[in-house]
Amino acid sequence: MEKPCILATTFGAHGGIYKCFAPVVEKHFTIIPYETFLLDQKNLSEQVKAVFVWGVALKVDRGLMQSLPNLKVVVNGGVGVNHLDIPMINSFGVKVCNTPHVVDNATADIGMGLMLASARKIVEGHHYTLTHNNEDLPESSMGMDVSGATLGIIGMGRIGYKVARRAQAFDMKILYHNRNRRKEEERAVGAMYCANMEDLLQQSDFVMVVVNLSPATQKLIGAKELAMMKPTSTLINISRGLVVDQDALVEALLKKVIRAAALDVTYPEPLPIGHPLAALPNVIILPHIGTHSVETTQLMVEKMVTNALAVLGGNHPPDEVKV
Ligand SMILES: O=C(O)C(=O)CO
Repeated sequence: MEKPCILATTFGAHGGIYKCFAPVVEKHFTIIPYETFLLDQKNLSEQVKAVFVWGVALKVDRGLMQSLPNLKVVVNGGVGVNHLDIPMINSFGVKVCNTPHVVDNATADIGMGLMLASARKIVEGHHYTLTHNNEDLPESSMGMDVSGATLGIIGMGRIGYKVARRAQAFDMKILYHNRNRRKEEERAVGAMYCANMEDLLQQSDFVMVVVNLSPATQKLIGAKELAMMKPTSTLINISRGLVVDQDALVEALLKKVIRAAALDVTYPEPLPIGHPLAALPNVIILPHIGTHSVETTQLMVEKMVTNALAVLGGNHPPDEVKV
């Protein structure tokens, strides 16, 4: 039987991923890369049954939806679907799926990695080793302890909880803020609920942002919130760039309102070379690599395939996203 066609971006903004994971997809589908589609849209559009989205290179807008008459499902690689207009896609009778659960550990690991790297000045240490000329380590290379410090987690969903479990092993005092109190998780990791985010911001040595991006969380952390944090504290963002007001963050870091920031996410991504954030000595910036490991990417691609196959087979997909 002929395999159904999917339209796909090059997987990840990080080249190479596409090639190594294509066989997982090609067991079941014929891949039409987006670049190929653009060259021969007229002949290819009727063949597309599913769209695989990875990053933002392939924009699923109304125009694309109108050009794919046989499309049944859009599957997002990753859990955050803020870049997809789900009601618009659904209005074409097309389902939207994502890849929850399998991203949780890798994303929590990046959060911990950023916290440790910022606290213990790991990036500076590496740079010193490569360039030292036998000079002494500067006093500014001294870090601060993570063990025993207070971590405030904003957003106690699946990833926030995984962060909390890791922080527990570091003997951290854990505070969290979430729309709803999560008593079971709280007990499991010995965390304290802050109904008021202000309390968390005022008490934490490290504030880690793990919320979904939505109209309610856009610029959740702005100048006012940064001013509530301790001058010795560090902001870590592993959610979406837009959850933090980046201009306010630059200002706060310049004026030492907070000690440092460590970001897996920014806007735009990747951050343009020479952006004011990148010029600051007290920032670590990654190019949104929360899920960017071989094992996790493999699991995500498998989940994308499972969801697409379910929809095309007329079954309920395990990870449909509904609004
Ligand atoms: O799964 C996602 O959406 C992520 O961005 C993880 O970093």
